[in-house]
Amino acid sequence: MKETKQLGLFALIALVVGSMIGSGAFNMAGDMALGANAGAMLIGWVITGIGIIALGLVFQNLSIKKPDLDSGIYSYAKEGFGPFFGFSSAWGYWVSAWLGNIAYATLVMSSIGYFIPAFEGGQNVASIIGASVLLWLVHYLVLRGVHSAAFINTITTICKVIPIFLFILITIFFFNIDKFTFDFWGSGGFSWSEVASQVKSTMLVTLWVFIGVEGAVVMSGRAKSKSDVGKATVIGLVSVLLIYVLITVLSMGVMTREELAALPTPTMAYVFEAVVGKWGAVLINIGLIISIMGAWLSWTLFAAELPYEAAKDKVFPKWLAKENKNKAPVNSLWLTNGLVQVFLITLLFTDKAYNFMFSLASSAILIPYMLSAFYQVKLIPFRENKKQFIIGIIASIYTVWLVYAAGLDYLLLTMLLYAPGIIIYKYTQKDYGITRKDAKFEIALMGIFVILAVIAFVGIITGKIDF
Ligand SMILES: NC(=[NH2+])NCCC[C@H](N)C(=O)O
Repeated sequence: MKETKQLGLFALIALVVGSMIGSGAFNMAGDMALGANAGAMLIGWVITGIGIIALGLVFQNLSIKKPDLDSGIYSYAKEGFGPFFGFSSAWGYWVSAWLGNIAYATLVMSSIGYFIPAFEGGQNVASIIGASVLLWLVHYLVLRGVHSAAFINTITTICKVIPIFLFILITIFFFNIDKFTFDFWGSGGFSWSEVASQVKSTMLVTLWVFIGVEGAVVMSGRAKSKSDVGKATVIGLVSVLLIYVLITVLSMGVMTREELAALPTPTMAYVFEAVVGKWGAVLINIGLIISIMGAWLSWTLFAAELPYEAAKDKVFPKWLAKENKNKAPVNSLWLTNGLVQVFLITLLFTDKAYNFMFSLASSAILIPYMLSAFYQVKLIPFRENKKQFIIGIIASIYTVWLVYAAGLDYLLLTMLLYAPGIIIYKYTQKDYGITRKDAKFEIALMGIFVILAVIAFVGIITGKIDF
């Protein structure tokens, strides 16, 4: 899927912006309002802004420094920390990619539910059937060899950006500062512990909306001029950040936190409806449906591509390297979408399915992100390049903080997703006749994965972890 066309600065920025905005932007205000008042939300954005820009620069720097490691970000973990980390990073990225698609499924059905009441809420039997139809439609397209063509990206980028811009431009005039500052730190006033826990609650939301940054900056390598690469990354990330901050701040100036948190999904549609009337919700829902279908297609491609590339790289079992006559990674695609289909059923049992699924997708991607940041620190000593070293450190701190902020439940659930990977890891080694013995620390790490997964399992059964 490598394209060679050279791009100018504006096209690059559009590419960076387009590859991050998917579903998150449309429901973010409600998702943040679930746990945070305006003050904590702003602090959350400052932390995210610094962390994500650092992380984006890490990905960019690594893609320039290590152009041969182009099979996905797991290759940084593999190169830097050995095969088990490499495998786990690939596994986690893949799991995150398809879990995210389940989040897409429920949100898109909820949006369609605005027009067709049978799907209302996106979490009933009708929605699961509807989502399954969409799933296998995307599957079919990819099997036929469709891949994210430039023109699909252009159309979806335009269709998602226009409603968002209109929302911002119009809602500004209805922004009520008193509403925004009402209970700014929470109903009990300011307290460190309260604000800290509110800030933490926003971290998986703000991470989710930036997922895709790893691919976006790599694509900016297609710049016409070298100096545009860095510029496009920073301008693209700052523009997306600005758009996100505006969406959430403006929403909190139109409705109180309680009102926002209680809105159906997608929040933005209902906020805009409150501002301009019915057409607002219609516009936003249509924008969302197009945006998500585009993102769903792209992430299906990523999710299927990764095991396929990893198999060619001897990181995943051979079976996954199979292509069909259209050069689509068939086995990998069937496996991935098969799992999505199975997990779609959980939408019936979870309370806030969209929120739960994207939070899980965000925490699953933390390991590949974290290992990439660590790799940069390992690769570039302070005396060699102060700037890149410091960027690596900031990105590392951000990802470690995210694990902490996500909280114990998500750590445990994530381990429940990672632990089964160990079996595949072992199987892969046999598959290729790799005789290397795992190092002591790798075995210890596997032990920790398994123990935490067991705790998670018990937690779910006994209802201590609920979702
Ligand atoms: N299917 C996925 N894993 N998607 C991850 C990308 C999420 C993207 N930033 C969004 O807001 O929608």
